Amino acid sequence: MKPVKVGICGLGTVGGGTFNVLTNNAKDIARRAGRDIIIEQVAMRHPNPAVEIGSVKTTEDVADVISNPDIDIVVELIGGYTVAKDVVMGAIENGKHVVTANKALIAVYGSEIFAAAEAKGVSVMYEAAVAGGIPIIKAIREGLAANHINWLAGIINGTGNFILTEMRDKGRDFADVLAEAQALGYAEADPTFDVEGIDAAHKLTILASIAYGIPLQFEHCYTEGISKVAPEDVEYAEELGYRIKHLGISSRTEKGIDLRVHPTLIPEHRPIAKVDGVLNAVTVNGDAVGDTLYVGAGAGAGPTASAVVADIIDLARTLEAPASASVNHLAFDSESIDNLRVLPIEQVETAYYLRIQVQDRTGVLASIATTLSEHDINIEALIQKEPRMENDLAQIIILTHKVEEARMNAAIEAVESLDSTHGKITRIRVEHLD
Ligand SMILES: NC(=O)c1ccc[n+]([C@@H]2O[C@H](COP(=O)([O-])OP(=O)(O)OC[C@H]3O[C@@H](n4cnc5c(N)ncnc54)[C@H](O)[C@@H]3O)[C@@H](O)[C@H]2O)c1
Ligand SMILES: N[C@@H](CCO)C(=O)O
Ligand code: NA
Repeated sequence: MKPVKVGICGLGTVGGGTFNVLTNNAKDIARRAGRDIIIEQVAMRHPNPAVEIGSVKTTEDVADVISNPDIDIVVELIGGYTVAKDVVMGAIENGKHVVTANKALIAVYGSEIFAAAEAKGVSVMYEAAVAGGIPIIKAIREGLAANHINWLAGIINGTGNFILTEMRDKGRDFADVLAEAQALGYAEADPTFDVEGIDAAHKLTILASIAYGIPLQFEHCYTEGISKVAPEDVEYAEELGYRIKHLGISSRTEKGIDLRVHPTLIPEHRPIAKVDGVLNAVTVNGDAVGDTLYVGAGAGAGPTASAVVADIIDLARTLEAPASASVNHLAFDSESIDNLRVLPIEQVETAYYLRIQVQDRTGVLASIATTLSEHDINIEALIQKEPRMENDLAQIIILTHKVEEARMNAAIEAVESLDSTHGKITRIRVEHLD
C-alpha cells in the first residue's frame, strides 16, 4: 500500500514527541498500519531542541500544510482556539483527516468541527485530548460500546495531580511545583486552565459526551480548581481516612446528568486515591462490565505522542475505507444524540467535609450539630482540633452524609452566622465511588 503522509502543525512538547515517536518507532508503526507513515511537512515557529528535523520539509505557515496536496492527515498540536481552529477547519475543508490533542477546541467547538468533518467524509481523532497516554477515548467509544454507562470519575489533569502530590508528600510550595510542571511540559500555555479546573472540565465534557451520547456542554460543567486546597485540609482528610484528589465526575441520575470538576475527598483504600504525580486515572462504570479503571501518564511529550500516533495509525489503516466504517465522532450516531439535561450544581447530591473555625468554648459543638440537624443533615464523623494559631480559634471538622447542595448551602450560611463560629466554612465534596 502507498505510504500515508502526515503534516504536523506545532512542534512544541507534543508536536516534538509525535515527531520523535513516528520517527523512532517507524518500523513497528508500519507493521501495525500495514504501510509506511511518513512525516511530509512540519509547520513550526521555533526549533525544538528535542527534535532532529533532518530532511523533513518545514514551513512557518500552517496554510502550507493544510493546502499541501500530498498530505493525507493534518496533526494539530498548536493549542488554543484561534490558529488551531483554522487549521482543523481548513484541513477538513481540504478533505484531510485530522488528529488533535486540543481538548479546549473539541470541548468548545467540537459540534461544529464534527459536523464539518461528517459533511466532508473525514475523521477528527482526539485520543490525546483526554488523559494523555491513557487510551480512554478508545476504551469508552469502542471497548465499552455494549454498555449503558452509569457514571465515570477521574483524575484528568496531570499538572493538578502533580501539584497536590508534591504538596502532600514533600510539603512543597504550590507556586514552586507549578513552575516545575511547566518546565516538564505538563502545563497548559495558560496554567490557570490546569489549576482552576478548566482543562479538567474540557476533558470531562468530552468523556460525558461519548459515555452517554449527549452534546458537548462545556458551558454547563461546574468547575472548581485546586488553588484553594489548604495543607491543613489535606492533613485532616488523611486523619479521617481520605485523600484529596481533583476529580472530574459525571453520573446519570433520574433527574439528569451530573457534570462537575472539583477537589474531592475519596476513601484512601480506593485504587484511584493512590494515583499520584502526573499520572491520571479514570474509572468508568457500565451496566454489563461493572467498574473499570484506567491508569497512566496524563501529560508529557512521550505519553501524549503515544495517543496522537495511535490515532494516526487508526486513520492510516482505514484511509481507503468508506466514512461509514469509521467510529462516530461522539461514539453515538449523530442522529441519536440525546439532549439530556445537565443538573445545576445546587441539585447535585454529595457528602461533605466541612472545616469550621470556632471559639474554643462549651456549647459550640452542640449549636453546630443542632443547626445541621435543623437542615436535615446527618453527621458521619467529627474531629475537633485545639487552637494552633494566635487567633485562639479551634477547628471542627465534620463529615456529613449525602445531601443536596442547595440544602448544604443553606446550612453553611446558618452555621456561619452563629456567634460562636468565625469566618467562612471550608467545604470539600466527598465521593465514595461505589
Ligand atoms: N503538554 C502536554 O502534556 C499535553 C498533553 C495533552 C494535550 N496537550 C495539548 O496539546 C496541544 C499542544 O500542547 P504543547 O504542550 O505541545 O504546547 P507547546 O506550547 O509546547 O507547543 C505548541 C507549539 O505550537 C507552536 N505554534 C504556535 N503558533 C504556531 C503557528 N501559527 N504555526 C506553527 N506553530 C505554532 C509554538 O511555537 C509551540 O512550539 C495543546 O492543545 C495542549 O492542550 C498537551
Ligand atoms: N495540561 C494538561 C496536559 C494534558 O492534557 C495536564 O496537565 O493534564
Ligand atoms: Na487519551
